[in-house]
Amino acid sequence: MRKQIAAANWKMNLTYQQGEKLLNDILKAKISLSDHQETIFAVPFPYLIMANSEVANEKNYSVAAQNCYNKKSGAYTGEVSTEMLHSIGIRYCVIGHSERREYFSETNEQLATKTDLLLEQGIQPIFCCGESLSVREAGTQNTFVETQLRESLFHLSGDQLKNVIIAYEPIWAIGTGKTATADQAQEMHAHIRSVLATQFGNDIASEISILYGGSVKAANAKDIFSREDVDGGLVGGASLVTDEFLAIIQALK
Ligand SMILES: O=C(CO)COP(=O)(O)O
Repeated sequence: MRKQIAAANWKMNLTYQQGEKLLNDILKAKISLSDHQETIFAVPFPYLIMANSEVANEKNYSVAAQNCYNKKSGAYTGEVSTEMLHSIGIRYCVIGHSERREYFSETNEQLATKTDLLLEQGIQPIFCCGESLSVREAGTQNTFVETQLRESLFHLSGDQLKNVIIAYEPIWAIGTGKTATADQAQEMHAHIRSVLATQFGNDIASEISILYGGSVKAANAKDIFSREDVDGGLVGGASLVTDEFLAIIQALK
């Protein structure tokens, strides 16, 4: 069975002390995860080492970076390489979040490079995709998301793709309180899986975890996660609130 994942994306929120407390409070609840379940905390760069040591003894609790740079090393002041992340024991990295695509002009091509550099270091990319409201209103969301996948991931081998996690995050549902319905999420997730199947084959496509992101909260997580092709969530706002995120972890299949 493919992994079911509750991933917290703290974004640029919380001080170090607040982050440490939130992690402690969540881990204190001792929600045990089965072999096919995982909880991942995507925390700001300066908190990675602390967060990684907090989860070190917790089975299936892990830490992710929220970004990495698309060059191996060199004179890129302020950037963080995949090798640096590997050297501090990080196993996951979010890439291509719509906020980075929008505010930092990240392209599908750059994300293809980031994917390669992460996989080279044995770090699993959590690859974000998703359409804007205008694309959804035009009814072209399926081809839009397909292009994102094609341009960033289709150069991989099937064995490489198996190490990629996909997060579908419709931009119109992020931080807006406007969640995609469980039907809308399932419909797009099934589409993503069928796009992956045409390129990589059914066996590989069925092993890929596809997370839903966009106003996931305690109240809607169970319904969304229950759908066949939805393998958990990438959670922003609600991941900053202990009880909300605990309920989201417990909503995993
Ligand atoms: O962008 C998101 C997670 O990466 C979703 O954010 P919200 O859960 O705050 O809508």
